[in-house]
Amino acid sequence: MYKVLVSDPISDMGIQLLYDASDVTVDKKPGLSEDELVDIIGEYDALLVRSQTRVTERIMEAGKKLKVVGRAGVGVDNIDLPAATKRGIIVINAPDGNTITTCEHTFAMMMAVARHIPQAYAKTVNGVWDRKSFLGVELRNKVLGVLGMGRIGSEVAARAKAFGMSIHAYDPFLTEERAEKLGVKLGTVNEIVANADFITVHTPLTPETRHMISRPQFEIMKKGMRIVNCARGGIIDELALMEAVDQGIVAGAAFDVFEEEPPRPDHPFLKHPQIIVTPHLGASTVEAQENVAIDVSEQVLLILRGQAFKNAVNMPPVPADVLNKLQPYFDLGEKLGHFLAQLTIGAVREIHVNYSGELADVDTNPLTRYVVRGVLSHHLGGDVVNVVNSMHLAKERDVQVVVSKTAATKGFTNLITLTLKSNKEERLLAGTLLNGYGARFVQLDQYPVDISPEGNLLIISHNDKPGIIGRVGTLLGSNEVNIATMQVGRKIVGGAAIMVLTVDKQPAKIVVEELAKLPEIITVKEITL
Ligand SMILES: NC(=O)C1=CN([C@@H]2O[C@H](COP(=O)(O)OP(=O)(O)OC[C@H]3O[C@@H](n4cnc5c(N)ncnc54)[C@H](O)[C@@H]3O)[C@@H](O)[C@H]2O)C=CC1
Ligand SMILES: O=C(O)C(=O)COP(=O)(O)O
Repeated sequence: MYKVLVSDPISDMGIQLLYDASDVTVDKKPGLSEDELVDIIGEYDALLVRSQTRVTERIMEAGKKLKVVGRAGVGVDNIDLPAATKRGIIVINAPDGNTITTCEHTFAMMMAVARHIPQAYAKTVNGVWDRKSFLGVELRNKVLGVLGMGRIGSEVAARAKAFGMSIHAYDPFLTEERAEKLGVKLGTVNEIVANADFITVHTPLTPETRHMISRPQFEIMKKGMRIVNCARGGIIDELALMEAVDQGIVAGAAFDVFEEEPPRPDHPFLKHPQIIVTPHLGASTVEAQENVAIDVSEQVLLILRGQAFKNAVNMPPVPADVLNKLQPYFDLGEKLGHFLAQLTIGAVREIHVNYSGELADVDTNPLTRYVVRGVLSHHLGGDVVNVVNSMHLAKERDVQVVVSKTAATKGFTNLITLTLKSNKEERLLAGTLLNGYGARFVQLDQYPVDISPEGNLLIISHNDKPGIIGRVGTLLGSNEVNIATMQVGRKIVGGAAIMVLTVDKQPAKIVVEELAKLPEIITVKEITL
């Protein structure tokens, strides 16, 4: 039974999937302190959060069973990603579910600041009928500067056009071509801030975006402009903004997010007549909360059950078309690694993976993570190594991972050839996906083989002499070990050879020792896949 802890307020409708799963129990405990979380996290397999819970290294260290942290929302700045990656904890988010909601909140803020709605409301409900103090401005014919043209920024730009605004935008990934397609004018940050009547930011908070709007930018702005931050506190320098408001450069500002959340009661924004604020409500709609909760719940279930999942935040993203091509190979890749690691004597120093045939043209990095996972999990344990931390763990242990590609295959449409170099020996195993027949290992060291990669296997290296096969069969049979399949590979008659047996159950240790003592047998190795 998997245990899931929900430590922030997350939509019940959205996590219904988890409540309904027969292999999952859910505990809802919002508002716990770090210490309280450290005390209880050890019993949980998954943690679901929004932006309040700070998922620190201490919490992850205490989360010995923790496999996944699910963020029901976009920003993961409250989660220590390097600490998660190091421990193989998968971090996932729900990047799409909040987009429209946050875009609409940005508009609500932009219009509220243009028309002084919160200030006018406050006076009206206090019995003051003041129609003189709140002269607003139209959005029509104004320049809107959008910094960050990702999911939310692009939706804001699309809606701003309907208001008759002209949009000037900057994003490091925005090309002239795409800008033209979106109907926005591409500019540098300084060009945009100098021309805009309204500015809205939609970037993540990174060292580069921190204070991207600060004193030098306010100094070149049009007098009387208005500015909105519904992204992350700190993208706009709060102190520099206060100065700019007081100097009359900024006529109004609308902030949903703050450098410190919640802001201290004496934060200057909270009392300023030209600044309007909301308490990080960008994502707070019924629809968005359901969407993001459904999205993370689905991913968490897949991860807990060991099934293929969409992108993790702490793993490079895999485009859907690449994922579709690679997914069928993940199991084969991992089994190649797991098989050869069991066979190889000594400490593995180098993992060499060659992809050929149709795999030569695909970005195989995600598949390499599975191969490396297969290799490392033999010594480190399947619970410790996963596709998020496999490359990290290899690097940490000075195991070199080398990938090569060749177009030609030895008659197969696809081939993965894994070579493990240890301090004692070098072993090779190649596998393919055969159309209609599934995965097969087709070469072991220098021998052609045809092995279905599953179950219990015995790998016997021996000298090719008459009578050996019979003796092996007799010894196993007399010990109640049934042979399902048998393969013998050799390069030359009478030379070194290999025997690969699939057996219905793993033979007892003593039987394996007896096998190794038979004449002409060199080594016997048991492998389980
Ligand atoms: N107020 C709230 O409740 C919510 C806030 N957010 C925040 O909104 C922000 C945007 O979210 P999405 O659009 O979903 O993210 P996104 O990842 O789709 O877009 C972010 C964009 O910022 C761009 N960017 C990065 N560095 C930049 C720079 N130096 N200058 C200009 N652009 C830069 C990226 O290239 C990317 O296109 C995030 O910070 C997210 O955490 C998201 C949802 C709700
Ligand atoms: O999704 C995001 O990045 C947000 O900022 C929303 O945060 P929340 O889930 O409302 O705490």
